[in-house]
Amino acid sequence: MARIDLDLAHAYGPNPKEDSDYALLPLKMTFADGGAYALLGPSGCGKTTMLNIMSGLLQPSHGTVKFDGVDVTASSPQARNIAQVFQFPVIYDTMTVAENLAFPLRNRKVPEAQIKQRVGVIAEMLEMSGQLDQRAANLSADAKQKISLGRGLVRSDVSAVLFDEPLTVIDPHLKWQLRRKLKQIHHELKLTLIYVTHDQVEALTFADQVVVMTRGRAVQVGSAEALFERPQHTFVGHFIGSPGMNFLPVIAKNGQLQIAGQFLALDKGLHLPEGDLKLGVRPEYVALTAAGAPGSLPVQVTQVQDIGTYVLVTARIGEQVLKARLAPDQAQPKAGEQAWFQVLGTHSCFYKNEELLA
Ligand SMILES: Nc1ncnc2c1ncn2[C@@H]1O[C@H](COP(=O)(O)OP(=O)(O)OP(=O)(O)O)[C@@H](O)[C@H]1O
Repeated sequence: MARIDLDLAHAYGPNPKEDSDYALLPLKMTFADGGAYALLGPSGCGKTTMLNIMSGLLQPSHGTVKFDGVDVTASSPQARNIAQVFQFPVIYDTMTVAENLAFPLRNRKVPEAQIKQRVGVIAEMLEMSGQLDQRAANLSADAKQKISLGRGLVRSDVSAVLFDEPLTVIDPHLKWQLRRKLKQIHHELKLTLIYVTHDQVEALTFADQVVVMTRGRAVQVGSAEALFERPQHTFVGHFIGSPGMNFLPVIAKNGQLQIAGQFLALDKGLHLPEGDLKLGVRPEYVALTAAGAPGSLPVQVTQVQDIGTYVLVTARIGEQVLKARLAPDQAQPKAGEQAWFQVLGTHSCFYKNEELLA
């Protein structure tokens, strides 16, 4: 296993000048030895580029990749000793499940007794022990992808295992099981795992640390809790959560906030720069209050949706839309009514130029 340090940028074309010329803007990042990471972001944000740079399939146009302090920027994937699992199964149809799982070990001339033991452990973890003697050709797409996962995990001496959206072809129910399985496997095998996905649930259930990316930038690296409670960038607030964080343009002045023509007193301990800011508050933390309650705004309710485990209330204040997630058993406002939403409290976040201030 290895600690991976990136200090690099990448442009696919020559002579990059603008930010938009880079698939990865200059970044410094460390992946700790034995950590479980996810690279999360929308299509085209640079996740696969970063993964391929780590594996050695791609050389960065600028900077270095280090494994345990050793510069491996010019080394091949084989020399880096990386295992990779792709979106679609990479297995040999004519081999049995056991032969497929053993393949990366036989390639490295691991003794047969050790191979048998390791294949047994991995098959057990993936609940494939009963299928070890079956030909891969006869198996379902799900089972084939499980073999691919197993082949990625079977060697204990790899620097890291890199996964590029490995559950895309898997049926939703099995997907859920495999995500949990991978987390358990991480705890048992203590491998450095890096997992690319555009699905926040997948990232947050699998990884201890999630790298949130947008437009070639890693805007935050943090635990599920940190990404939820203190998004460092408005993109993280939007992208994580269901629905994402509410953002209201505000003007801070003389210890007060002006929001859509209303004034709210700021906590005395909170020192914000004066001028235009954004207030961020998660729908989970927007509370329904009595008229005029401190930190609350009058809103016009436009929609009330029963989602089952919660009620989603959508409201307007001036031009701005605010969403609140309320418990199903509490009193609910009705569409068309006025209500008061508390937006200031311990969970409020303030942003300037999209970056978290306080
Ligand atoms: N081989 C390539 N040549 C030129 N540009 C590329 C190449 N591969 C990717 N890009 C561009 O680099 C940017 C980042 O792409 P990348 O595939 O890393 O993103 P991603 O987040 O993995 O997206 P997806 O989830 O769609 O795979 C995109 O703008 C993409 O068009």
